[in-house]
Amino acid sequence: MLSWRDILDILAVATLFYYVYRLIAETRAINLVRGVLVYLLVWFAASQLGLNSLAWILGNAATLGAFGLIVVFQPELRGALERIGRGRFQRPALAESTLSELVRALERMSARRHGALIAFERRTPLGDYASSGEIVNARLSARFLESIFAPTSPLHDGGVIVRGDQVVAAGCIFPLSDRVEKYIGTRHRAALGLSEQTDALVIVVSEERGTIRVAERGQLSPPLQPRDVRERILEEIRV
Ligand SMILES: Nc1ncnc2c1ncn2[C@@H]1O[C@H](COP(=O)(O)OP(=O)(O)OP(=O)(O)O)[C@@H](O)[C@H]1O
Repeated sequence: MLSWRDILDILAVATLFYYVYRLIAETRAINLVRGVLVYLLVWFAASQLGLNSLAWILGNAATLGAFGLIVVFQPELRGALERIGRGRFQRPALAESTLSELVRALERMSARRHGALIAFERRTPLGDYASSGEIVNARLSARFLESIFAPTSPLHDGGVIVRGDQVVAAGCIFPLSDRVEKYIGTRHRAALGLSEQTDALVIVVSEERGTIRVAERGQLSPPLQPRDVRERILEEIRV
């Protein structure tokens, strides 16, 4: 007979699996999970069929492999733990007027081909990344963003971090993604990297092409018009 404890236990385990699946579903680790499941299946089949040598090799390799995977997938594990710790706390909202200033800056920087990298903090605090640059804590305006990313500005290298209506820091170093698509350079890779490790929404203006793209949850959008970026921010960040 199933007692209420068994039912609670089953529900807890099912919920745990569901959340673990959701944590990894949007990362490259999902392919790994599929691989591990096939591995476990073969191992199980080998031991059931009495294929002792194969079962022995798979059993021992699994212990070594587990350590290897922790090392290789350290960024995903870190991202997952950060997502667990994020809680429900919402960051300050972005005012409509700030959004208009951002769109104006994007239009001008894209037309002039001034490279830019702008990260919007959401639930994952970006304080660690902010401290890799200069803390500025100034209200976001088109002219301010344009002057940061002007090629002669001492702060134009690196990314800017925005929290609510404030530019918190400039000249920040973001983690580089190790994705190796040919068309992406380091600025785009830094945008992707930050979006893989945190829930930040990151805008990149390409210096070479003047294109504007958005990186979010490890995905880089195709080139967008400034008004599309506006829509995207309206959808994704509370305004
Ligand atoms: N880790 C990093 N964090 C933040 N910014 C970075 C990082 N690495 C490089 N950058 C920025 O990217 C700039 C170099 O961009 P690069 O031309 O290599 O990339 P790209 O993706 O091809 O961009 P673009 O299309 O603008 O040329 C650097 O000058 C610097 O401002």
